[in-house]
Amino acid sequence: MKFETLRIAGLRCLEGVSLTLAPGINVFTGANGAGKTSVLEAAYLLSHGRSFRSGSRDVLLKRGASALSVFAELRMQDGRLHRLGLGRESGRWQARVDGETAATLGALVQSCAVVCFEPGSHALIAGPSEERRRFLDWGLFHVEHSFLLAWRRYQRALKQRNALLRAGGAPPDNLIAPWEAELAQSGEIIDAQRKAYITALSPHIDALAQTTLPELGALNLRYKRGWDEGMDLAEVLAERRYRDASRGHTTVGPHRADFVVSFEHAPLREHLSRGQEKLCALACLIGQAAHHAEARGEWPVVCLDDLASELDRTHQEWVVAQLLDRDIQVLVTGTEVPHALLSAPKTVFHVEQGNVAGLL
Ligand SMILES: Nc1ncnc2c1ncn2[C@@H]1O[C@H](COP(=O)(O)OP(=O)(O)OP(=O)(O)O)[C@@H](O)[C@H]1O
Repeated sequence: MKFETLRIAGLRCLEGVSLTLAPGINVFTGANGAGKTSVLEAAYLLSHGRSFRSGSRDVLLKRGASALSVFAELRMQDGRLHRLGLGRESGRWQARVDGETAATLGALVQSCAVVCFEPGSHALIAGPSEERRRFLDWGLFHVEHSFLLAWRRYQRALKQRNALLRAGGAPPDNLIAPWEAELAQSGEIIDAQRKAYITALSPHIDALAQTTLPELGALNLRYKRGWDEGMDLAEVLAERRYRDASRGHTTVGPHRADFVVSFEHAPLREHLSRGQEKLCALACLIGQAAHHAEARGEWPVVCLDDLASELDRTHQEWVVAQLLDRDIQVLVTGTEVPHALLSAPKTVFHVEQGNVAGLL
């Protein structure tokens, strides 16, 4: 899939930007604080419903502005053109897909796949488990459509069980048991789908890690499902009920899942340098994009924020080589065109104080 056009208004310093993007490599150059990353955030927002930088979606709203909007025309591999929009007006966020208001953000996010490597990406390896669950679930959401239903059922039941646990005293069996049954049923589906996803994803990540981090030896992705292996979630929930009541929340289940990336010669995450964490995160992100391409028949759009300051030249060249010969749209930012892209065919935009202009 490829963005043909992108229109952005009221997002950070971008007031009224209208871009026609090239199907291959698009480079956004400009001084610090010019608005380059904000262009990538706009594309990412359509695909994830949030920014890749921390904070709530609302921080994207330009200071003093009352509305924000991002519109895109996205060309799919089979020739279909999707018109996508997400905006905030009068304090409400609303998504549009092909001229219709979308009932949920899910409909928008499902139509658009963007993966982004950015200065905070090492958190995928070294950050909290929430980052890794989000990574897994976003990928699964795009390749396994029944996942969203199970995930929603699980979130609803979790909220209800937690409310009963917080109500004080022992939760009455007739009230909590039905929610535990729902949690167990939807949780087992989520777990099975995540397990299968990791199994399918691993070879893609491993192949990339072998070429970019060969010194670390074989990669191992170990999935931790959030409760004891070999036990039914229903049993564990019932057994933990009173302990969970004293804590006021549910302490087991897929909402506590995680995965651990380790290497033959670096069995602990703490053995990786910051640069190796970044490269490992990059292998995960490009691996996820490659798996998406295998499962869906088309590559997601790939964003590389501040490429030149994140990776040394050898690894910049490595990532460019991974992307160049494939039918992938890439959006890259940098204070100048990264060295690895100097001789590559590309379209360059200059960003200055929130304005974006194409360079000849
Ligand atoms: N909510 C906001 N409203 C208005 N301006 C904002 C808001 N949030 C951030 N900014 C400003 O928007 C500008 C764009 O930041 P952005 O991160 O996109 O720049 P950049 O070109 O990627 O910079 P760098 O090279 O330093 O990473 C910055 O000057 C920042 O101060």
